[in-house]
Amino acid sequence: MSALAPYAGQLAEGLAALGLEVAEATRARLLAYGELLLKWNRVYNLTAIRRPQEVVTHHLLDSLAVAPWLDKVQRLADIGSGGGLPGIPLAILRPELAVSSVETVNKKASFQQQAKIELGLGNFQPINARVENLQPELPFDGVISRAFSSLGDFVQLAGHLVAEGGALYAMKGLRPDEELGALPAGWTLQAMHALAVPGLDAERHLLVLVRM
Ligand SMILES: C[S@@+](CC[C@H](N)C(=O)[O-])C[C@H]1O[C@@H](n2cnc3c(N)ncnc32)[C@H](O)[C@@H]1O
Repeated sequence: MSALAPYAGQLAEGLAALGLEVAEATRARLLAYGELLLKWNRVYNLTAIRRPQEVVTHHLLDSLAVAPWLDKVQRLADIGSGGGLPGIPLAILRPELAVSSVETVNKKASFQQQAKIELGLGNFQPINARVENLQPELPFDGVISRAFSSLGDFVQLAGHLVAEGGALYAMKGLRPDEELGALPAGWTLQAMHALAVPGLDAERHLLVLVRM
């Protein structure tokens, strides 16, 4: 039996608690991605999380808790995505969402490419680059990151990727009040959403930053 199979029920309940209707085949793909993370973690050093149950709570559900706030986004870039978080779970959840995933460490980007192939993710594109050097042909209406940098650095390094009318989405733990006080000129906080991640006893916030 696979390592994550015992937690399939917890994933289904967690997704329902997030208000997400997710077909069984999609849940199976999410678990398959979690299995790949666990399997390749030792080789690629993708994440500090090694317990299967925490892959469900801290990675899958944590990544998908932001989905309701991204429902209007069509082209999403995930910056400093490591093993593909939150980009791969979001790409699995929403096949119509085009996700580009920017990661500077070659072996992590290679893992993401392998996951794309194994999971058949046609809407997911890993890019092995430093985000500040990336000049995409088309900008993104959503640019997201989790555990990447301070808000100020996120704006400085990735702000150029955001299309007119688009936004930066920063996934944070505690309210980053100090970082908000040091936002670079020209950017402002549009919204801050407190998130409750099922099975995760910790504060989570999604901050939406836009150009002034
Ligand atoms: C703490 S990890 C977070 C990974 C993932 N977002 C997660 O939540 O599990 C931060 C990642 O950002 C990547 N990174 C750091 N600076 C970067 C840059 N300038 N451009 C692209 N990726 C970068 C690192 O290689 C690392 O994989």
